[in-house]
Parts: sequence; C-alpha cells; structure tokens
Amino acid sequence: MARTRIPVVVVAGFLGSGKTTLLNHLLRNNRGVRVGVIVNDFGAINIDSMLVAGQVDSMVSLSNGCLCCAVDVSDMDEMLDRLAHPSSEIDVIVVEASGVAEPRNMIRLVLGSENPRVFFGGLVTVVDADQFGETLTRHPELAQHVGLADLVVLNKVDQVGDQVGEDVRVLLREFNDRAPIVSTSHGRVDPELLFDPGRAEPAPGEQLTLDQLLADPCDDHDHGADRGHGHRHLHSEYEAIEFESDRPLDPRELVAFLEQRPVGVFRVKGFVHFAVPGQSRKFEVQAVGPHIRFTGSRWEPGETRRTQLVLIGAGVDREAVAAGLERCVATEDGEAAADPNSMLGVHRYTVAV
Ligand SMILES: Nc1nc2c(ncn2[C@@H]2O[C@H](COP(=O)(O)OP(=O)(O)OP(=O)(O)O)[C@@H](O)[C@H]2O)c(=O)[nH]1
Repeated sequence: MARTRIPVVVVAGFLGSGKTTLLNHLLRNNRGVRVGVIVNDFGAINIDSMLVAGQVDSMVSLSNGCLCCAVDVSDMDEMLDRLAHPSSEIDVIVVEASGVAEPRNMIRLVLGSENPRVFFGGLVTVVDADQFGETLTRHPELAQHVGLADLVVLNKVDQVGDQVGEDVRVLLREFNDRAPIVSTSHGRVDPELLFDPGRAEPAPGEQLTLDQLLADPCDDHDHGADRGHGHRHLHSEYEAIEFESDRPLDPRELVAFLEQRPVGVFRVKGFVHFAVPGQSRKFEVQAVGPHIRFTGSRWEPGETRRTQLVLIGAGVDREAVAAGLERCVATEDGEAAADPNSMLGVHRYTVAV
C-alpha cells in the first residue's frame, strides 16, 4: 500500500523562545513516530544541531544564515528529498527555523516544494511568555508571525505569574483568532498536537495557500525595508558572532561577561570548557535576554575539549564582544587555575538535569 504523504511541520519563534527545547521534547516522546529534522541555526556553528543530535531519526542541518532567505525552493527541496526518501521511512519532518526567520518564507518554501511525498503540515509558533511583551515592542512584526500560526505554543509559563501568562494569551488571541494556544513549560506539548501520522491533510481553506502567501504585499527579498506593514525582516537586523577557543575559559570572567553583555547581544548559546582544577565537566550555556543558564554534562570519550559559542543580537559592537570574550580566555597562571571557588558564579546559574 502506498504510504500517505509526509507532513512537514515548521517550528518558528523568536530567539530563545524554546524551539530546540520543544523539538527535543517531541523527539523524546515520539510514540514510535519517526521524525526527520531540518535544523537551521543563524550562526556559523550550528549549536542547535548539536543539541538535538543523538535523538533524531534523520537530520539535515543548515547553519550560517537564515533558512528562509539563504535557501530557495530547490535547496529546500533537496533537503526534503533527503528526508522524505522512501528508504528513510520518516513519518513526519520538523523544520526548526532560526530565531530570526520569517515564517511566511518558510511556509512558502514548503508549499512550493515539488516533492510529491510531502505536504505542509502547519506552522507552530513558539512564544516566550516572559519576553514576548518586550520583544513585541522592538519587533511588531512578531504579531504577524503569531497570526500565521496553526498552533501557538505559549512557552516558559513557569517564568511568569498567572496574570502575565493570561495577559500574553489575550494579546496572542488578538493576533490569531483561529489557532489553538497551548501554554507550556520547557516545550512540553502533547506530540499528537504536531504529528499524528494518520492525520488527514488540511482541507482547502484551512491553511494559507501558496497563492495567499505570494499575494502578501511584503516582498520577501526586500529584507531591510519596512514595507509600511510593519514587515521588517528580523534577520536583516540581527547578526551572529561566533567564538571558539581551544584554550579553556575563566568561569568568573565568563559569568561577568554574560551578566553584563555588550549592548545588543540578546542570545548566547554554546558549550564551554573551563580551566579549573577538579572540574572536568562540559557546560552548555544558554542566555536569553536577562536569563542565564548553565547545564553540566560529560565530555564524550575522545571529544575535543573546547569552547564554542554563538552570540546573536542587533546593533552589536563586535569589537566589544571580541575583547570581552578574549578576557574570558584563562591565562595559565590566572586565578581560575588556582581557585576551585571560581566556579561559584557558574553554579549559581546551573540547573540540574
Ligand atoms: N524556565 C524555562 N526555560 C526554558 C523553557 N523553555 C526553554 N527554556 C530555556 O530557554 C533557553 C532557550 O531555549 P531553546 O530551546 O534553545 O530556544 P530556541 O528557540 O531554540 O533558541 P534559538 O534557536 O537560539 O532561537 C534554554 O536555556 C532552555 O533551557 C521554559 O519553558 N521555561
């Protein structure tokens, strides 16, 4: 019997809203559904693909640019072809957009696919309950991103009180009166909301069609301009800065850097190698707006101990970032090398997993 077509679900949402967290939750709770993933990270080092690796049935990753403008339909088709090939036995494809992607373009790329084995399975827009209000003020176009969603995931409700959560929900409803809004912490949505392999394809009229998307007055390649519709594309304002070091970092300096980030840096993510006696763990670091978080794990046998960071922001002073991070690189006779207490700052932001 011919297999039904494979849904391609696009997961979008502003920087740090919880897309990778949601994706990992889905992969861990896939209930036998085989998931193929396309991960797009804005920076040249694809931290996101490292964070989902190992859990996924099949993955294609794309870094150094935003999928929605760095790729045309044929490139997207190539990725979809790889995942939707009959031998891959994938049931659903999830595309994790970068945090500055234009969801409309992402949908266009999927709807424009010539691969007969796939269909657009919907847009999931992840919203950071804690940051949404502030981010919306800076980027009114987020309203449109919410408006396009087939499912809105109101994430990080654990970081806000009931009233704020409710206020954000009311706001989201103004932008989208048709999609379900699901409140979550740590992206823990019911996987069936996103992929039910037996699910019928959307009926005509249930979702935006390619024609509707093409008819949008916002020209998708005039990325820098505000077209008078509030449609400024985020990736034209944002930039990613990568930092790699084979020499270990001084934890005190790094914490100080993260706490007082150079102006414009909104998002930091990556892995850190610290130079502290008795400390042999690998640390994942995540910063979203004011929130900083470290998670310790083990270096894999044979894994090179090094730091890899991506910093994303708008109007960033690159020189200040470079100088600040250089200060974090530990000198051999530095304080950190002699002082096990230098990890205290990191521990303050460390969560147990
Ligand atoms: N407190 C709290 N933290 C969360 C929640 N969801 C995600 N996080 C944390 O928020 C940070 C960013 O989460 P990610 O899943 O990496 O966000 P993202 O949208 O993939 O980020 P980008 O790809 O950089 O745009 C991580 O430290 C997560 O652990 C949540 O519901 N509550």
